[in-house]
Amino acid sequence: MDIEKVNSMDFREFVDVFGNVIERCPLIAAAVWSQRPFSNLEDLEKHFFAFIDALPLSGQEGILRCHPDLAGPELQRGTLTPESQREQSGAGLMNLSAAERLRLAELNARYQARFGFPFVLAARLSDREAVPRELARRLRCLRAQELSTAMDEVKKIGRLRLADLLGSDFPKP
Ligand SMILES: NC(=O)N[C@H]1NC(=O)NC1=O
Repeated sequence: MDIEKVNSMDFREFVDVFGNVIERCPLIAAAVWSQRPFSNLEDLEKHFFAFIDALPLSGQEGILRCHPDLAGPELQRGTLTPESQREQSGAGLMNLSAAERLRLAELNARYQARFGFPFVLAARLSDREAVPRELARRLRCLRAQELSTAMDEVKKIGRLRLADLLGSDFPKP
């Protein structure tokens, strides 16, 4: 998909196509549409990220809270968004042993209790061994630092999703 195609989309089409670049936050695509035309695909990405960066902390925390747990019950039930289902399955999180699933559930719960938002990590850049390791490490971080790390992960997920949508016209991270 090239930038002319993106710039030609009406509001509905744009939100249909880009509404889940940021998990379960179609409002962001809706806001980005108002800022077209985009000069190129990197410019499109910049608008997504600039919107996120300009949000108050409550808005950034809201984005994190829209993310489903990694290896949570929704993955097993198959009720995640298609993007999330693919990312989590690709990281091997569907194939955890009962003990691994329990450990991740405990770590996710401790993380949520400590920070007040779910643990977010770009699953496609990770795997079933690294996820619990990274979760345990980040559990020890300070809240402000952790919020910033988590928002960076949201952007990595968004960048990979944009690359999927835009195909070879957009470089993979
Ligand atoms: N909690 C969390 O990180 N979820 C996200 N990560 C990812 O790669 N896809 C998701 O849905």
